[in-house]
Amino acid sequence: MKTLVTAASRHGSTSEIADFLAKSLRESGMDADRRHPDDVLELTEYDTIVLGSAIYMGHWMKDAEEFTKRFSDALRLRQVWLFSSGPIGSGESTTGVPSDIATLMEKTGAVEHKSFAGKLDREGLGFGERVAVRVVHAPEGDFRDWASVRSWAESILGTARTTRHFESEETS
Ligand SMILES: Cc1cc2nc3c(=O)[nH]c(=O)nc-3n(C[C@H](O)[C@H](O)[C@H](O)COP(=O)(O)O)c2cc1C
Repeated sequence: MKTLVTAASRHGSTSEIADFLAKSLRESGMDADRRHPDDVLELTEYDTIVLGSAIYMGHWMKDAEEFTKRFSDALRLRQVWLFSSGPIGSGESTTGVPSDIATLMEKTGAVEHKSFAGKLDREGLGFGERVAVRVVHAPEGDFRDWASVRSWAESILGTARTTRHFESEETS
């Protein structure tokens, strides 16, 4: 069985976190696919799902939200890990936790939600986004912590291995 790593991203930094997660899982021996949420047609071949999104104005992006709706039944039968990318600097405006996290956890039956620091590059922002970040004085920079992403991949791996071990013992 395989692991799917999928994430919604507007400016690319969350995609890079998902790429890094998939790479870390593969380097540790896990069979991991990396896809955009819209490109996933079914979950049959996966027993573990890692689903993430950038946070904008307190919410996950539509592609990731829709993924949880489209696959709500299938997700609850699998091991699911959620992550958000958002916090930039230490300001209160970017908490890194979507406001409806309780619903997302409930809908997906996720084991855990992890929040990763994000990246803000004013050059790449649209007009409305620039205004929004100016209003909340959000700092510019790349705050992503790759050691923390790798360590989360290791904890996913540890849990998946333990569960698969017990499952194979039960069925043997
Ligand atoms: C207009 C705007 C609104 C944002 N709102 C939030 C927010 O509500 N909470 C949060 O944690 N981060 C927020 N962020 C930070 C982004 O989530 C962060 O920059 C993230 O790394 C962007 O990911 P992406 O490059 O994949 O789109 C916001 C950023 C912008 C530009």
